Amino acid sequence: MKPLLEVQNLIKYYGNKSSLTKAVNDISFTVEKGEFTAVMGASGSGKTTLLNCISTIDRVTGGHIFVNGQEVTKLKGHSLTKFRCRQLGFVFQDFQLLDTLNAFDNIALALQIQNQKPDVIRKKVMEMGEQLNITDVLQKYPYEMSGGQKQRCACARAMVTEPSLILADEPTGALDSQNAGMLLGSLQYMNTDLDATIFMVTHDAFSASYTRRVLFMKDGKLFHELRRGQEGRKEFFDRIMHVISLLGGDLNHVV
Ligand SMILES: Nc1ncnc2c1ncn2[C@@H]1O[C@H](COP(=O)(O)OP(=O)(O)OP(=O)(O)O)[C@@H](O)[C@H]1O
Repeated sequence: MKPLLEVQNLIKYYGNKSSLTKAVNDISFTVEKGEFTAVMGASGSGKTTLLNCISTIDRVTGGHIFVNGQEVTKLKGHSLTKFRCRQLGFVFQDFQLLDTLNAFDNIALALQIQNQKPDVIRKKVMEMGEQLNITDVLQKYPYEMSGGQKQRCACARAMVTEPSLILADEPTGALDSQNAGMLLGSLQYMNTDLDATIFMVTHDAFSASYTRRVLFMKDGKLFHELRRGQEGRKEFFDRIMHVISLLGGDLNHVV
């Protein structure tokens, strides 16, 4: 079976010959359907650049990215828009909910853009609201919701179109520890119960310990990988911390 995400010899440089930053420097890996993967690394190691290349926000300098067997680095115009709408879901650090829409309409928006019928939209939004425990706040506007409710609303929005791949960039960055725990629980639930494939950038070992696999980046390259296997979250957290300690001088930037 083909992997859901395949990154082959990915290169992304910024600048020009006189001032070149090798943000992503020849990275290859695959992600299978249903995996929950974190990318960790010190500040400036290239995590967000990698995510932005996969999400097609950034154009790559070299290499290939396949999602469901489709080469996404070559997409342009309508095909690119269609790929983003149909195949990707995003969870951002600052939620990026629209202030002028209530939670229901925020979640429904992507389905409306896909021209789905109103009764189908209603059913899907209600189901997603139930699954993420936000049924009570669906009529509320973002300014009326708590941070955790907003973040779960953002998760529902990312999931409602049933995308192939959910991309999350530091999703817990703006949350206190209780809400961060709730969000990570939601992501874990989306992965284990709804079979979502999630690819998350984080500098936080606690967040990474909720995933099943951690890729570690250093200076634009992948330098290590951990898989959780059968162990519990606490044991996985300890192993992640051990790898971070191997990063030595970078420790302070990573945790
Ligand atoms: N638009 C840009 N133009 C030039 N250089 C950039 C640009 N975006 C990122 N970089 C550089 O690329 C490198 C990787 O940056 P990136 O944002 O991917 O790192 P990161 O691991 O996500 O860091 P952080 O944890 O601080 O968000 C850094 O050296 C950064 O300065």
